[in-house]
Amino acid sequence: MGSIHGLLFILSLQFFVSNVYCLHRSQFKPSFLFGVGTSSYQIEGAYLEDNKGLSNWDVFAHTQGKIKDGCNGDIADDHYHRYLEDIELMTKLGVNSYRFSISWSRILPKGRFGDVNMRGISFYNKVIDAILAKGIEPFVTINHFDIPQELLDRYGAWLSAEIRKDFGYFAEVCFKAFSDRVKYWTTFNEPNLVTKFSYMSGKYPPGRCSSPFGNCTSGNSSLEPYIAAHNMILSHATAVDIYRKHYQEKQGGTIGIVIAAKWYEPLRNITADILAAKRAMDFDHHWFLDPIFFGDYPSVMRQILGPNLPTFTSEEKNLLKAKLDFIGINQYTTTYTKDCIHSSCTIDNYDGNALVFTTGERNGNLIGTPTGLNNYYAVPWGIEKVVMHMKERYNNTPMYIAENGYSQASNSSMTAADFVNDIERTNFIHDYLTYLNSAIRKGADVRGYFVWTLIDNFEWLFGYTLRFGLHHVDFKTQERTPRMSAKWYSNFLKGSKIAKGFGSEMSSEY
Ligand SMILES: O=C(/C=C/c1ccc(O)cc1)O[C@@H]1O[C@H](CO)[C@@H](O)[C@H](O)[C@H]1O
Repeated sequence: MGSIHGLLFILSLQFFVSNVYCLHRSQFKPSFLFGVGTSSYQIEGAYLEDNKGLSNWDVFAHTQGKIKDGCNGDIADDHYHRYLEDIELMTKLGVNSYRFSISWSRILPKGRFGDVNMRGISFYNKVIDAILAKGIEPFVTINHFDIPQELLDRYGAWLSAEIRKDFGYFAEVCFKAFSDRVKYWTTFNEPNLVTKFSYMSGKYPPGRCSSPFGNCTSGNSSLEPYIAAHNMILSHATAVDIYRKHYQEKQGGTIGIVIAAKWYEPLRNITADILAAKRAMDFDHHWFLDPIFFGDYPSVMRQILGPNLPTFTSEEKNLLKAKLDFIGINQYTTTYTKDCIHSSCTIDNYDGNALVFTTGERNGNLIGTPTGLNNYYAVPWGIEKVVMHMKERYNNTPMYIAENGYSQASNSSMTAADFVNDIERTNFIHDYLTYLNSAIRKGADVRGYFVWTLIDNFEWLFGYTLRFGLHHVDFKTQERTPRMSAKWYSNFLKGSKIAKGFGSEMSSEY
């Protein structure tokens, strides 16, 4: 008996050690997608080449004072010319999937008011064919923030119902050209974030907002984000409807949407804050996902926003029903949430309409380690909370972590060694993957994970001052150098046993 107990003890200890302490590729299914992500405006450059039209970000980044370092994406990583080199980096990493987005104004320089640009189509054909030849599955975002400037000038872009036709048309052009080879589609990247940054705080183009949310010349922060979102939700449904009717059955692909999914933790263990955290989720993630799953916005949004929240007609509700195959989740951070109905708060220009205040601090302690991005703390357990929450609320619909990553602030005094010895990023990815795996063991149907990002790139408002890459980029020479985190990820993907952080069993590839 004693020896059996001893054996069981050793077996369970082994289980404990290999499953809890030691993250390993084999803890995820072989079919699990492990990839890296990028987006068109952030890496491509070639902003006027081969008939590309101007995008809203081209125009915005050229406006003085908008981008922290005064830079823009005219050249960025010059990926348009260096895509083969970048695909080589992916091959070295050993990823089986690559998430990238299609530049709308490269394919349709004037939206549906002009011709399809065959040179644009040809660029993405080359990328898709090159990755497939390396055994890497394309995971394609139809729209990642950048839209043809033409649509903004003509009718105010997302504020007009007109855009649903334009988005449906663009999506169909993409399906026609690429969906014979692309099996993973997402309509939008972070529509819940981009609508707030564009129409609530006014920090992204077209820079519309009202006081006290921000200081813009025009806009209405309590109304316009909800109109823009309404048009995005119906644009999403239009695109999925087209895909389902004309492409999906023949080609067997899948389609979803990617939501920015911060985890909201109650600040205090009191009912008001627990409700506040729920309300924050309603006003952020459920705002987009509830209509797509259930046909309408969360009721608390209607209670608080009243007539500022648009309504769906019964026809639209029908169009919306069950209009996705998977949920894409971008998970970076977790925040404490404080109620502002019963307590007085300063206005928060991201979550404020939910009558909540968010903070990274509780009783003088930070929720996690700070990162290069203000208010973005490393909170690995948050990814498990988000995934388990989505599993419960949306009937365990398949999920992909479409982005997760760590930013370093860069300045001119940094040495080459500072840039590549990214132990913090390495540990960040390790720790988030560990908690993601825990959610999967609890039954969450997560099917993929993409590190943001392959290479340092144009980080929106921060220009080139924030670095998220597994590879360092010297923007003067365009030289790419793998960081410690790239080596770690590659070893992990190749199945080496690695303990926390930077292990000793590096592959000789690097
Ligand atoms: O764009 C954002 C987040 C922006 C933000 C947050 C907090 C601030 O204070 C300011 C901007 O989401 C994603 O996170 C990444 C890394 O940021 C971006 O590079 C991706 O393009 C995008 O999908």
